[in-house]
Amino acid sequence: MGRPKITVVGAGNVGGTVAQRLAEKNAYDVVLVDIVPGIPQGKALDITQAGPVCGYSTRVVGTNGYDETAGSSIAVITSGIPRKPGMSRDELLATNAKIVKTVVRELVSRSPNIILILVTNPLDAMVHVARQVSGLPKSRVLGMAGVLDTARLRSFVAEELNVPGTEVQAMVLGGHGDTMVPLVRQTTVTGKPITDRLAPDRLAALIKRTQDGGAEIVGLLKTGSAFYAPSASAVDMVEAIMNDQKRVVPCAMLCEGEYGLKDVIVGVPVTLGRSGGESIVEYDLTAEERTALQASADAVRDLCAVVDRLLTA
Ligand SMILES: NC(=O)C1=CN([C@@H]2O[C@H](COP(=O)(O)OP(=O)(O)OC[C@H]3O[C@@H](n4cnc5c(N)ncnc54)[C@H](O)[C@@H]3O)[C@@H](O)[C@H]2O)C=CC1
Ligand SMILES: O=C([O-])CC(=O)C(=O)O
Repeated sequence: MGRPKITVVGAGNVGGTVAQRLAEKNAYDVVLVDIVPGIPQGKALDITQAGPVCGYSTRVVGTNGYDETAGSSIAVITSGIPRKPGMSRDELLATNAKIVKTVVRELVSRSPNIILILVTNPLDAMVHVARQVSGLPKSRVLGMAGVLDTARLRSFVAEELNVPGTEVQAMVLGGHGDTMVPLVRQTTVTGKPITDRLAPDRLAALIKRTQDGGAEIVGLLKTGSAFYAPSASAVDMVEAIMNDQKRVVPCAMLCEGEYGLKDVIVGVPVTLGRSGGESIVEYDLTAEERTALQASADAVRDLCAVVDRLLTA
């Protein structure tokens, strides 16, 4: 039996880097798909040629079609436009919903057992589109945002306290937008509560910077958005699933009553294992966090109603 196949759709900044990071694991076959002729083929060749230097022998195929994707275990979907400075992620809705709709159809028709990890923005609404189009169970349609938002908070706290980022644990829930919800009680530095180490006003400032973390990078780059930490975060989810780690990871998944949220996709702690999002873990939230999560879910629900109208029009 060969290696499991992971497809990456969109060979731009995020997708190209996801393919590179996956190739470096030396554990998968990687298929990179893009609509632009030459780009996925060129990037696949380039990544393959790094193999002898980096010590991997991953088969990486670049293509403009979907036949090579048949039998994929997971697809990481990054196809779509990124925002420009001054734009919100929600402004990408109409363009990216159409792209995600066609891509998901192509993938699922060739890989009926596939697990989808959405990256395209606006994230939570794109997970909704992928579920509607694919009809796959909720455990197999996930969105990457919580790992990234959490990593940003961990890195800001680490910088502030001059500790390694790996020593900071955190959990950011909610939609991937202005309404994301960092859980202060789950935030620790070398195992101790963050509130023992940081004054409330400093912590509030770092949380605000986390909420604006994507926009900060969009403003600096001028064209395009973040891709190193986003690609690392998507690959972290792939690894948790493929290695059946049963690790609790914040990611976007359909809630059916958990946290009091009904039929809405939003970032929640999910146990990731070989069948995808295996369960949603319910932490004790403060009343304030619960209200914030509800507000975040309401914002996602509004956006999903808009996308439903767009896709049926
Ligand atoms: N969930 C998250 O936390 C994050 C989400 N994003 C989102 O990811 C998406 C991609 O970002 P980048 O890679 O930086 O953009 P990019 O512009 O560098 O790459 C996007 C690629 O998608 C391709 N594409 C467009 N339509 C396609 C189709 N129908 N089929 C196949 N490929 C198609 C384009 O040709 C392009 O190569 C954006 O929507 C961005 O907002 C980016 C970072 C983090
Ligand atoms: O900010 C953006 O548009 C891209 C993204 O979602 C992020 O980096 O968090």
